[in-house]
Amino acid sequence: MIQVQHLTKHYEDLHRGLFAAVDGVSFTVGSGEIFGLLGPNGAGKTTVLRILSTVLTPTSGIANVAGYDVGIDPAEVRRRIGFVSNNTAMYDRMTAWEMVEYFGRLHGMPRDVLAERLETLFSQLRMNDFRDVPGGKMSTGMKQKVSIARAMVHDPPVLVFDEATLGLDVMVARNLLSVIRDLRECGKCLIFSTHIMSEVERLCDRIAIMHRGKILDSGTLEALRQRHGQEDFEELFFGLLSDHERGDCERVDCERDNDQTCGASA
Ligand SMILES: Nc1ncnc2c1ncn2[C@@H]1O[C@H](COP(=O)(O)OP(=O)(O)OP(=O)(O)O)[C@@H](O)[C@H]1O
Repeated sequence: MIQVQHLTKHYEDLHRGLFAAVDGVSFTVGSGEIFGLLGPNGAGKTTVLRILSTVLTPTSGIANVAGYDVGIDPAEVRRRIGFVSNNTAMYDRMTAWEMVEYFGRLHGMPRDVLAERLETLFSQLRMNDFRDVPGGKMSTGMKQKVSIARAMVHDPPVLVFDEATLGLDVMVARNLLSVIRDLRECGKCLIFSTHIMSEVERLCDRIAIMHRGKILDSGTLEALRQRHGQEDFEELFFGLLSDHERGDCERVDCERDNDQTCGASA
């Protein structure tokens, strides 16, 4: 359902010059699967997810969603993907129902199909008790449900959750994880990005650990534990990150030595 091969995205900023925010990333995600992207701030998770949802174009590599390449058929990709972030910005005067309906119209859904879809979604996400509450009067949990509903209104086979539990209290976060599990049961293809280890441990079928634009390792939790001979996932995660950082430092030292050697011989 999702295929990503050698995906790279370069940015340029004042401090770092040209750098790879995403550096040769490859993974696949199937239907009925929750794939976790786990990494610290700045690892490159959001950049990968924005490329998948066609908001950003990659510098190189391939990203394919439900059979469509993000660069060649972005409109087809957008029809098949929903994006949920922690940004729950709402229109204060629109009710929950009106907001989700509005997004359905943006997707060009016919009126009768949309009305039926809204009924299904509001029941599935247990939103009927606040369908007439305006954005300005919603709790954070209500807003998060509206965000999920508007990402799902066109019934996409692929759903992306980018740090979606950030800022939610434990009850709301727990409820969101259970909604995601239900979506897996419906056969959806799901990517869940987070920096919270316990969330991927509890939720994800496979996990990719990202750091400084690269996937350091990926697999089921069990496979990762066996490969690294480490039962404690937190230890495993930090071990991988520090090995990678050490490797980076050694590479920089080596390049500096080479430069000096070259300079001396010139
Ligand atoms: N438009 C941009 N221009 C320059 N650098 C950027 C831009 N957007 C992101 N970056 C940098 O790219 C790197 C990856 O950022 P990204 O947002 O993808 O990471 P992330 O894993 O999602 O982290 P976070 O959880 O903090 O959002 C970071 O170093 C970030 O500062």
